[in-house]
Amino acid sequence: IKRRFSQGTFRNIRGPSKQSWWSGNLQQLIDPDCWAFHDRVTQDYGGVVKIHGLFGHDHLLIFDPLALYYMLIREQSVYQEYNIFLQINRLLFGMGIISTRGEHHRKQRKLLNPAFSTSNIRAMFPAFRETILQLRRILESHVHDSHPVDIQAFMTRLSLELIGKSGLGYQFNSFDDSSLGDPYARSIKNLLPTVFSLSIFLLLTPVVCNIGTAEFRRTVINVIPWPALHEIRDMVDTMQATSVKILAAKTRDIPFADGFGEEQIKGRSDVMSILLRANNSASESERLPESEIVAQMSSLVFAAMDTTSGALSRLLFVLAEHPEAQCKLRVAIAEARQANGGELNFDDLASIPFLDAVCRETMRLYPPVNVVHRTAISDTVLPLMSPISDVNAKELTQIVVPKGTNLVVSILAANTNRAIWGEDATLWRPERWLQPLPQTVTESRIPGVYSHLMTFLGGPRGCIGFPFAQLAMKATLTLLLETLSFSLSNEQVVWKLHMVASPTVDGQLRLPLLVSRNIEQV
Ligand code: HEM
Repeated sequence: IKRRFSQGTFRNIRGPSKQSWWSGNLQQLIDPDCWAFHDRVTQDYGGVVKIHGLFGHDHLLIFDPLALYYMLIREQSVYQEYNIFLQINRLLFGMGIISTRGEHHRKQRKLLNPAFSTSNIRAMFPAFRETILQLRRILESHVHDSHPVDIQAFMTRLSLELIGKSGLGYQFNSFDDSSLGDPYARSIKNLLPTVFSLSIFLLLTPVVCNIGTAEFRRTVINVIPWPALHEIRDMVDTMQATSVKILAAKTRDIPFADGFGEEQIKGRSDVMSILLRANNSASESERLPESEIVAQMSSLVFAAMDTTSGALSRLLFVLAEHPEAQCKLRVAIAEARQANGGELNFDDLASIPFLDAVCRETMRLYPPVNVVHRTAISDTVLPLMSPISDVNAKELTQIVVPKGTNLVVSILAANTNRAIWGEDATLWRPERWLQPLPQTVTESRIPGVYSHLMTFLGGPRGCIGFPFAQLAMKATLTLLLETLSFSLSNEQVVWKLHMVASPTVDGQLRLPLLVSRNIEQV
């Protein structure tokens, strides 16, 4: 009853009719094949859409640029992550950057930020290069068979190696194995599907977290005969033990109280070493305890792995779909290489306009993360850039948002909004980035960290790893396309949303592409 009254203010906002009496449209929103639903919803109603939620708790789906600016920047403190999302993250990863909010989050982010500065990302470039060249040699060994290569599997391993070496200063050696051999890597990879298999019981997390001590809860988990729960317990244990081991190896067991092994981390450019340096020199009140340092490791690998792998797989898939663009990109890279004396360094990657255009356009049209969720923690008002009409055809220029409203930021809709990007918004056209963007793009206050795009979100909770991901995309394309070509196989690839958009064949995670050596290389 309370919900009915408090949501009265946005009851008149238009949206699709509910699909289920209890889950409204939520299943459609998170369905692995949600693309048509998103397309319809975002075309039919304007920048704010009412989505029916659980038991009549309606949500607002937002992609109006001004509303997004208010949500993510101007009134960011009002729009917080779901409590349940933070609590689940705490149980899985500890008190890392994806588990905290407010002042606690600000403190962690401030210490992590220097690791993603341009100068530090530049210092990571040799490690990126070495890892990608290692992958290239493996792919080159596959060119003799006419069988397609599962690029998805290789991109997952590549992402893991990149975040392992340059994130943790740790080598997973995942190219050596036919599966993701490292138990830590396997745990991170299988974690989400196993967690989601708990389905509706996940909603009990906030209640369960308040029952007894951690030891008591663990004893209860041990005796409940539920295999998925036991698998999650074991994965969490593996992640925790490995993170502690990596940290100990990094600092050669120098006790925390004495500062984290200054000598061992000196001059290292991986994210964790830089975090440790920043933490050592932070004032007492700003310093993170050891448990929070450990928690950053799995948080970072988790945030980086599937997103980066999804982005790299998508780039190679799109280039396989557009052989002429692949050719043009290869020529642009070769010319840049020639102009720079044969080898491209970090700064040269920024000076290849078509490479930049391909990455931006692919991340615009195919953002690996489709939506993110927020809750309003106090009553507020969202102004709109483009007014919408409600069910009574009344024009609304702002929306009253009562405390407790759940909001869904539609990254995909913001990136493909025809009113902003033009009639060709849903076409892959990298050339749009080689000319001035339309005024509708440049003048709307889209709050993204990346080129007017919401792909990496924006504001204080935008993707901290964006420069890392951008280097991964550019370095992978320049090094792989130098000797290899990618083309489509006969198998039908379907992209499914499993939190992150991933390629599948017959329901299995796979991206079969034909890989051949470039003519001039043969
Ligand atoms: C193409 C690749 C990537 C995409 C599309 C992406 C996208 C995003 C998005 C949309 C968010 C906001 C999530 C939310 O608010 O619920 C986010 C947050 C985050 N990302 Fe990324 N990400 C990528 C790669 C990376 C990498 C490589 C790293 C680390 C090296 C990383 C680390 C993080 C972290 C730690 C956060 C949480 C930031 C915070 O809460 O302050 N991401 N990312």
